[in-house]
Formats: sequence, C-alpha cells, structure tokens
Amino acid sequence: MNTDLDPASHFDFIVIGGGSGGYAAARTAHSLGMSVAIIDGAAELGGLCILRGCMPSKTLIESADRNLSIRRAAEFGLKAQPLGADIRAIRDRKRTLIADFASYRQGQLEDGRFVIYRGHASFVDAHTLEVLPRDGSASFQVRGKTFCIATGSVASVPPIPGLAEAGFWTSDEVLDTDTLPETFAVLGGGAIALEMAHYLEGVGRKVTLIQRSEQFLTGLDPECSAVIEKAYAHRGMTCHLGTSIHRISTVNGRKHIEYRHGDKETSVTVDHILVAMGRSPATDGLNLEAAKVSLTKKKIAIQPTMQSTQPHIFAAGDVCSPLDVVHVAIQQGEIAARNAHRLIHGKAVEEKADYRLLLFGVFSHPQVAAVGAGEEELRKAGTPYVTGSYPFNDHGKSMCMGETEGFVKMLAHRESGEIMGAICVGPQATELVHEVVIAMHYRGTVQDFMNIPHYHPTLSEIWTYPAEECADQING
Ligand SMILES: Cc1cc2nc3c(=O)[nH]c(=O)nc-3n(C[C@H](O)[C@H](O)[C@H](O)COP(=O)(O)OP(=O)(O)OC[C@H]3O[C@@H](n4cnc5c(N)ncnc54)[C@H](O)[C@@H]3O)c2cc1C
Ligand SMILES: NC(=O)c1ccc[n+]([C@@H]2O[C@H](COP(=O)([O-])OP(=O)(O)OC[C@H]3O[C@@H](n4cnc5c(N)ncnc54)[C@H](O)[C@@H]3O)[C@@H](O)[C@H]2O)c1
Repeated sequence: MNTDLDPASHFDFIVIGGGSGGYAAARTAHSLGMSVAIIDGAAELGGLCILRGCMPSKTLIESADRNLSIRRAAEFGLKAQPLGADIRAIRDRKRTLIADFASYRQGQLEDGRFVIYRGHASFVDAHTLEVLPRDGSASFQVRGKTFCIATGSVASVPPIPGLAEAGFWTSDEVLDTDTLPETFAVLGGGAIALEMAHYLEGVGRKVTLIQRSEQFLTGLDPECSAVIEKAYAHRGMTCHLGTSIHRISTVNGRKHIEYRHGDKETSVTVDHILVAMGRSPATDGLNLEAAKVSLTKKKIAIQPTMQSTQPHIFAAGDVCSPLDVVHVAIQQGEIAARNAHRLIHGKAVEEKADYRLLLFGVFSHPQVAAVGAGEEELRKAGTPYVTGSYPFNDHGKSMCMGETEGFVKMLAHRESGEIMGAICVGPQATELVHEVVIAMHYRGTVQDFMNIPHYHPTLSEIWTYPAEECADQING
C-alpha cells in the first residue's frame, strides 16, 4: 500500500464534506497545527444533522409531543381543546431555529481556520482531488498529505414497482412542508419512520406504517418494538409488520399500495407516501477507485483507526459508520484527524474507535434509547450475563406523569456485575439512558448503581430496580 505522504502537497489534511463528521475532523486537525481544507458540495453549508436531520425533526416532534399533552388534558383535570395544528407555523418555527443553528455552524466553518472550497470533490489519484465548484467556474485540483472522507448519506429508495411514478416524500419534504395531506403511508420501520409517524399522527394525520421486518427498529430488543406497536395502535395508527410490498399505483389522484401482510394480501389507499427505508452512503462520484479506497456493503471499508484501504485516507460519519448517528460521526472525525496527525509525524497510528458505549435514541412517543451491548450481542460473544427489567406502569413518578408505557432493562456481567448495556422505552428515554452511559464509562457495576443516591420521586430512580434484580442474581 502507498504510505508515501507526498511532501509537495498543499494541505496536511483535506476533509471532503463539512457535516458533523467532517467539521469535527477539521477542527481537531486545525487544533493540532495542521493546514486544513474542507470541500463541501452542498448548496447550503451545515450538514444533515442541522439542515435536514436531527435538529429539524426534533423541532417538529416537539409540536407533536405538546399536542399529545393537549389531547390528554381532561385526564389531568384540565380544560383544553385540541384545535388542530398550524403546519405553516410549525414549519416557520423550524426554519427560524435551523437558520440560527446553520448560521452558527457556517460561521465556524468560515472563521478562517480552514480553506473552504464550495464544490464537488472526486479523486484523481491517492493525493489529488478534482474540485468542481458550485458556482460554475472551472474545475481545479488540490493536493493533500492526508484526507478524511465525510460525505454522509442519501435517502435510499428501493425499486418498488410504481413507487417512482406514484411519487413520494422522504423526511426532507416532511421537514419543510407548510401543508400536510390527511392520510399517509409510512414505508419502513427504523428511526426515521417511527419519528415521522409520531409527528404526522401527533399533528392529526392518519398514518399506516408498513414495515418489511417482523419488528420495528430491526436489531434492537424485540420487546421495544412490541411497546411501540401497542402505543402507536392505541393512538390510532395502523402498524403492519412482516410485509412485502408488491406495487404502488395512482387511483383518483391518491396512492394505492398493494402488499402482503403475514399470509394475507391487503392494500391501503392514502393521500401521500413517506419513504423511510434506510439511507445509503454518499460515495457516488468520488472516484474512489482512483485512490484505491474500497467499499464494503456500499460503505467505505475502515479500520478501527478510521483508515480506509489507503492508509493516509481516513473516513468518518455515515459514509463509513456502523451506526448513522451524530455522536459517532464526531468521535470518528476526531480520531481520523488525530491519527492523520500521527501519520504525518511518523508516529504509530494507534488510536482506535471504541464502540463499547454506542448510543442510539429514537424520539418517538414513547421514546426508545439503548446503550452498549444487547442480549443477542452478548449471547453471540459468549459473555455470561444477567438481566433485570422494570415497567413504567409500576413506577410512581411515571404513574404521576401518566406516562406508563414501556420498561427499562439492564444487562450486567454475571460474575463482575459490570453493566454491559441498557435499554429503555418510555418517557424521556433519550435523557434517562445517559445515567447508565456515565456508569458504563467508569465501568460501574450494578452494585455501584444501587449505592448511588437517587432522588425520589424521579424517573431516574427506575434504574435502581433492574440494577437490584441483576445484583440479586449475581449474589445468588
Ligand atoms: C430525518 C433524520 C433525523 C435524524 N435524527 C438523528 C438524531 O436524532 N440523532 C442522531 O444522532 N442522528 C440523527 N440522524 C442521523 C445524523 O443526521 C447523521 O448521522 C449525521 O448528520 C451524519 O453526519 P456526516 O458528517 O456523516 O454527514 P453529513 O452531515 O451529511 O455531511 C456530509 C457533507 O458532505 C457533502 N458531500 C457529499 N459528497 C460530496 C462530494 N463528493 N464533494 C464535496 N462534498 C460532498 C454534503 O454536501 C454534506 O454537506 C438523523 C438523520 C435524518 C435523515
Ligand atoms: N433518532 C436518531 O438517532 C435517528 C433518527 C433518524 C435517523 N437516524 C439514522 O438515520 C439512518 C436512516 O434511518 P432509517 O430509519 O431510514 O433507516 P433504517 O435502516 O434504520 O430503517 C429502515 C427500515 O426500513 C425497512 N425497509 C427497508 N426496505 C423496505 C421495504 N421494501 N418495505 C418495507 N420496509 C422496508 C427496514 O426493515 C428497516 O427497518 C439510520 O441509520 C439512523 O441511525 C437516526
């Protein structure tokens, strides 16, 4: 492999893509004294998280959450009527917030620490990129000693017969529309499908979820899926799991979806379709072959050092990640930059990404959050473990809050008691999980956990029950 660092290069470190992973890589490299260029081909700088991902979706979901509270006002002895949602006002609030977040990030990108090229990059060879500027000016080349590919992902749309002709939305359109049709079919059952379905139903739309796999959030504890399915059905959503979509057609201006559900052929007619069937790494047009950078399952193949098959070309974020989430993209970008710095200075490229504390959160209602290993992973690794769980419908604070759907579960090493993972479906799950993350960071045990004081009555104290159940099993 070519490990020649090309002393004639213009930049020490060139980052392709200025999103969460790319910006983290660039600022880390700059702080280490490297000369850094960022090439980004988007019309607007800021990246997916700020412009069309985490932040806009959570802004909209906040409106849905509040509407759910209004609907349940009478249950809490309050007089309030749900009078509907003003989609334009929700959209405008989102636009205001996102403009603020984006302008802050644009300021960081353009504050002089980096050279920014606004254009599409593709490799000419392992040390040279061709940049095609967005403003239509002539293309040019830049050379670098090291690189970080952080080009993110794009919505993936399976070739379902009739889907393209019928027309569909992805999360991009839902996040920026000022009107919403009355009925939706949400295709998929991952984080985007569950969050968008929650938003759409939360602002009064009728939703049918059509998911291929037998559970929502494939790969996560199936008990979580069961809680979400029940909660969504209770809200009037139709959840069809274990489906196979045959074709989609347009009937009287509406979309007609024919599919198999279990052993039954069925169909639904809706005003609009939201496709949330996964995202694909954005590698088109990078000409990776010229740099001898290989892919695995469409993603850039990386070592734990974030090195690709070309050791001076690193990668970070959705384009290479085992999990497409922001904290991982940032961690990977930082590691890529620090290892590139080591490489340039002839040191061992030794820092490795550690996914022991991998976090995942879904802002559905109820929310879902997980950290560390799940049961299947521990079983496969042959790790001896015990589990403990506790339902929110038997926990004082969640009962006061009227938020009783779901449970918490903890997994601990059967001998040492070290917490190996946790999962939570229920109120504030994405916040609650962080208490376990901190304990796991310090390699805390379930016994430690029980000795840490918890204020009463709080949601957080629910974790002491599964911790105690695990400790009891460990102590025999
Ligand atoms: C609706 C939605 C909600 C989400 N919610 C969450 C959440 O709540 N929490 C969470 O952790 N994650 C969430 N995610 C995922 C999260 O947004 C991504 O994991 C993260 O933003 C990826 O960052 P990145 O740096 O890899 O890519 P991006 O931010 O996509 O940055 C890639 C950049 O590269 C540029 N680029 C691409 N190709 C080229 C090229 N050839 N030349 C030059 N530039 C190029 C693009 O223009 C883009 O600016 C969500 C995603 C979606 C879609
Ligand atoms: N809260 C968060 O952290 C958050 C929120 C949104 C997105 N994200 C990230 O964005 C990425 C993309 O999210 P996503 O939900 O689109 O993808 P995903 O890959 O998580 O889920 C896609 C789902 O679509 C289903 N599917 C695929 N083809 C289908 C078909 N033909 N018919 C029916 N169902 C089909 C799959 O079974 C799968 O469950 C995820 O990797 C996620 O990490 C994170």
